[in-house]
Amino acid sequence: MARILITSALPYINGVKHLGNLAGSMLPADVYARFQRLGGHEVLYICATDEHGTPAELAASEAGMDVRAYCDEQHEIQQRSGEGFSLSYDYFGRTSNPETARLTQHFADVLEDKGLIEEVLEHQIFSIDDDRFLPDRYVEGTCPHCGFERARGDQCDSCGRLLEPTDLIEPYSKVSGSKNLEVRGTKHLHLMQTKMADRIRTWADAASGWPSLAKSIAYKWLDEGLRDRAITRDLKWGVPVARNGAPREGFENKVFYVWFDAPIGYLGATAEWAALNNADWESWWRTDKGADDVTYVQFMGKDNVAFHTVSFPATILGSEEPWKTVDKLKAFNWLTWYGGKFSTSEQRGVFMDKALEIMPGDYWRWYLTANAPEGSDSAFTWEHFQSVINKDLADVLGNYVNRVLRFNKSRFEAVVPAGGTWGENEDWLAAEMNVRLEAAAANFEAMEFRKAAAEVRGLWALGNEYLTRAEPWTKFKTDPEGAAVGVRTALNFMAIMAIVAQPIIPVSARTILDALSIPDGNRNWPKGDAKAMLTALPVGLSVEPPEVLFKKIEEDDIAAWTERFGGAEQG
Ligand SMILES: Nc1ncnc2c1ncn2[C@@H]1O[C@H](COP(=O)(O)OP(=O)(O)OP(=O)(O)O)[C@@H](O)[C@H]1O
Ligand SMILES: [Zn+2]
Repeated sequence: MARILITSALPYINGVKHLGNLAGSMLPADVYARFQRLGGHEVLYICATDEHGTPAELAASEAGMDVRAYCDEQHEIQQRSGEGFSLSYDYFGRTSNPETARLTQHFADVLEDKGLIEEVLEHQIFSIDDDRFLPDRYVEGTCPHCGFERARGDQCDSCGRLLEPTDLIEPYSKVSGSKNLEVRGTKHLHLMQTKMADRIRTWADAASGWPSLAKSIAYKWLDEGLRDRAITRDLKWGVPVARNGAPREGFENKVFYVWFDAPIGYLGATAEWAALNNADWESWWRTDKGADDVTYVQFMGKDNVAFHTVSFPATILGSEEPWKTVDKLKAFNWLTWYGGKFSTSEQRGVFMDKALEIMPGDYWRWYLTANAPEGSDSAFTWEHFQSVINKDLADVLGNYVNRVLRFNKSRFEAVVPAGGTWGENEDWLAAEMNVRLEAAAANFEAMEFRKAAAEVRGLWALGNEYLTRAEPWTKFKTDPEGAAVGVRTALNFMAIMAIVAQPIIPVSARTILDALSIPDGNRNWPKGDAKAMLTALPVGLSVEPPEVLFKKIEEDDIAAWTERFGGAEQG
């Protein structure tokens, strides 16, 4: 039994997540966690909302709420939609919780002790009327490049150029609108990443569990040269800046910058989980405290790769403490909305809460796994969604389950029938099943999710092929014994079809396994002798057809959803 620590990129707190966020981080991590649990491994799947930073403060003020109250509410919403999609986090924490604050302050102390953090005098915009320094997004003004009048201090939304707040013409405070601003000197803490470049490169060279996409992003950053970077900001919302347990002098109105504390949230959330479960979190994270046998797997979209292969490692490796670093990393390309961008700020695309209003979580899970933006970007369209769901779930899997269970009910009194003998059709099924089970397991293990889904679908299709060969329907009148062995084998194989579907569509798989009265202890990944697996159900066991498993998506649905969410015209 292996110990596997899994984290998915932390969803940011400023609103409900869209299907792209789900497909590129939380869902694949969940599918992988579920697969590994089925293999009998000890899995810890940790996630948390990433709550600090200016976008959270600004979203709160737009909502007219106190930032903590806003984050409380948004965390709840994300927690609930995670449940709606059956995301099986062992713990869904928050970076605003005390454990993350404590660990952030710890890392800052240790890094400073190692000479990797320095105080640097920066020149920043101070708002006299607001009596505070304004971090970049709190200053707006006219873009010096294109003349756009509401350019932000970090970037112009009109021409896309990156800006410094001092570049803006006629700057004003986003807090009060005041133009009574001046440039003042103020001290910030900088993480001296330049001093870490060689160590990170050596560490990246040695990494074997990263795909080429992740390696190339890490090397691009390293080749372009790391820069020393501020890890503090002039905000109230965030982890207070401390030194050796006391507030740091001159930093009373500053907090740590979100990019520094967010990944520490993985550790903080694990510590929260442990406190609630009477467990030892360091046995998952510290190689000197039992974590040397842990395999740590991270999931994220491609824009987060550099943070996980360079920035966060700078913190971890810089501490020279025996923390676990990532072993396997899975990065995704973009799920697009009709070829364009899903966007939280522009509310473009389908968001997790709304998605659940129109279709159950399993439908989305299947679609987004079978079409994961893995080797390249992948475009969501309503038409594609309809065709995938109707074919794979309704026609291939749903139809098999309904046909076999209904026939069994009408002809064999809804119990696993006796009679007949194992023959060449069953030999054929057993041999094919072995090959496909192995391929499916290998692809789940390799985190090749499209291929894993294709193999699961292949197993479902195999069931239908077996029915075509065994023909229990036609045999029933002339050869009832032959029909009995066909139905009995088809019922046994149905259990296999559902067991392997559990990582991707856990709710539907459970419905099928419950209908077959498979005990919880027998739902692990199928291993061993194929004939034994295909004859496992006791004769006489009662098996009832479930209610309709999958509902087909109709043209009317597509029309209604396009009307409600938009579609092709927004691409
Ligand atoms: N369209 C997408 N396809 C795949 N993954 C995505 C997509 N958009 C974001 N992600 C990933 O989702 C995870 C969580 O993202 P986060 O909550 O930070 O939102 P984000 O990246 O700011 O997205 P947006 O800007 O669209 O709100 C990250 O790992 C990110 O890379
Ligand atoms: Zn501009």
